[in-house]
Amino acid sequence: MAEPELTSERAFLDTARAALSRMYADVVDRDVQVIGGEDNDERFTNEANQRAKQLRTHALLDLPEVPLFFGRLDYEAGTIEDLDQIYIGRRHVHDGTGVPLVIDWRAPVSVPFYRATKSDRQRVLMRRRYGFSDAADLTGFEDEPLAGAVDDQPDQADAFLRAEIERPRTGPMRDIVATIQPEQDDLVRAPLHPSVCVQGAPGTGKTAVGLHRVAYLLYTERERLTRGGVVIVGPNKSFLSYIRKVLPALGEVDVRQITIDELLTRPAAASDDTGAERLKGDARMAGVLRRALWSYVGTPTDGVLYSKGSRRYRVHDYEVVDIVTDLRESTRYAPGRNALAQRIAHVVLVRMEERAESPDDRVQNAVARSKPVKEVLDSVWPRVVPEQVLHRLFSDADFLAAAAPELTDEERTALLWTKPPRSWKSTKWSFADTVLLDELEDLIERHSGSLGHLVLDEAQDLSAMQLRALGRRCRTGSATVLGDLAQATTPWAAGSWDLVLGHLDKSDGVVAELGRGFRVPAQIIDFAARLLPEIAPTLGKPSGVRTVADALGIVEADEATLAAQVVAECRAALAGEGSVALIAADDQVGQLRDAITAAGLETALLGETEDEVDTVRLVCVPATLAKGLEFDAVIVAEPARIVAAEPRGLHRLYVVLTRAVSSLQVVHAEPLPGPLVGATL
Ligand SMILES: Nc1ncnc2c1ncn2[C@@H]1O[C@H](COP(=O)(O)OP(=O)(O)OP(=O)(O)O)[C@@H](O)[C@H]1O
Repeated sequence: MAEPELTSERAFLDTARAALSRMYADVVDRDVQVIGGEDNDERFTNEANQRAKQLRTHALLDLPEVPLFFGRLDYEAGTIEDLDQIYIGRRHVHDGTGVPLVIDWRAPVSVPFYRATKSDRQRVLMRRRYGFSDAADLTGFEDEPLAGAVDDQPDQADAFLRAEIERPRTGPMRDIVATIQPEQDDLVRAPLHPSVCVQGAPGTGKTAVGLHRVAYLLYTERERLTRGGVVIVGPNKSFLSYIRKVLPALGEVDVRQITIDELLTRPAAASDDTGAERLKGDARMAGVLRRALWSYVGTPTDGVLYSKGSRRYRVHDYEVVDIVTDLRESTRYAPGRNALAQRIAHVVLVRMEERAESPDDRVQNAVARSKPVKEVLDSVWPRVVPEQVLHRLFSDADFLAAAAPELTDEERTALLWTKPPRSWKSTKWSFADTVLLDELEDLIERHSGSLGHLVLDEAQDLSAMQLRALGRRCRTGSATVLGDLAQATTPWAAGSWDLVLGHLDKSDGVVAELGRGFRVPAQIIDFAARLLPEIAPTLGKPSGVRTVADALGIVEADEATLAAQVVAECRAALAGEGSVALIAADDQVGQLRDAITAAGLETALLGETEDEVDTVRLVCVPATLAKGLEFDAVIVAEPARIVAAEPRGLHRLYVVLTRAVSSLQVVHAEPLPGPLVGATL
């Protein structure tokens, strides 16, 4: 690579940096227009302007460890006005006079960076990719000529991709914006509607695609999305902590990343056994709750007698019956109650008119709020809160039986509390209960507002009732659903993407599949895939894009030497570069952590504190927290124990075995689970 050219590229990087700081300073210095006045509208506008400025400043902050550009396209002359060459980066940088220095990767002119090939070069003459040090210093570049007789050149894109994947990991997940692959790019740039659902084997880039898709949609549909908001739902806090820096690195700082229980409004304070939890997540519960709620509406036996002065107006019992029959289940519960009051009042009004009176709307409202009408409402259509209904459902066997004819006797028994809490006010609800309460709340009063876009990661694990709760939070928005059916570890998992989309109320969603595994070396994928015929027989075997020498090792120990062997493997892994994880069954990981610490190695237990992954090279990971994470080197202890720990233990093992980027060592004293026996390394 020509030294003068590298020098001039570095100089250009400095110029772009200086321009970005100028853009930043301009926004900081610019006064936010303040509208006078103190009413709500004015206050809202002033706050919104202030917030917009804050977000813009935040987005323009030069992150020292994130290079400002990563590629360059040299176009045929005349392809783009005034520019034959564009630098592509994470955000747009201009020189202050309107001349772009760095073009946002999401802009249409950047697309050929990801899509142009030698046979379809899209007017691109040459693609340049830059290499950077960890401190974001430009260390080199590689050119990929697309024009002319270039067919015999080695595929530089693959070499670059491989180098990028194998760059040792320190801290949280990085963006992949420099090396998004064409099949991923299709999904990243798919339009906002319809919703997209991505099935993909471990390490095919689903999470990466979801995050880049959010950044892309915020670029193309910013106004629409910011109005409703964008939320990413992940499986747990450790996972969210792991992905938290990707979007800010792409300049997007206003996206909520939360777990589903944080999205629902009620906190959980109790737990269920697995049987009850599975049942409470079942789609049939939607019908049970609907019937339970509507059973509060009774059949009127009395009419209404409304008096005004000396006059009396009667609404007959059969008239009230007709109104209730008409309203029942044709509207939500609370508006139905209001409508009943109004319809009774309307009959009273008609009676008044029959007597040549001329009442107006105010009279109708007064009648609707009057005592006799209220008495009928309270007896026929009482006010209820979700907690009251659910408390009765789980403590009153007859009430449950009437509401749940589709459940078996055993299922109903599993739902009933053995010791019902005294009242709904003092009940401690489980997480699955809070999802049911959410459903009831929506049956009573429609959930208002809609997110602009919702991303569900590890969506294969969500129950039907959870999916319904999520779906009603983005009724008019769209969703990106990411997951792998083979990694479904919850007993209540829906089991098919069509069902998942149906429960979300996004049946028009398009299901796509990613098949190339980037994270995991081929030998490790092949090893883990031995589990697939048992855990997901309908899924094809994933392919690994890389092989890595000595990527997989199986170490036999005995009970007495297991911990020492694990320590030895951890020590060996630490001698290499990057992040290391020991993954073991939840009830064994603490004891192995103690052995590692006693041997003088620094480590942290994932889940114990928030930011362990950032600060310590060797992390001890309980098997149930491994989902979605990755490490350069992984040591898995005692697979049989991971399998035995839960009903879907083999699925869990599949997750655990597919976390390594470069090396996986399996240490065991108990026999390996059946499908893994006899694997050749
Ligand atoms: N195009 C790419 N360029 C560079 N790295 C990539 C690319 N695609 C994926 N990767 C890397 O592969 C790894 C796996 O990606 P990701 O976590 O998104 O996969 P996943 O499909 O969500 O996996 P899992 O099912 O295990 O959660 C990450 O390190 C990611 O950065």
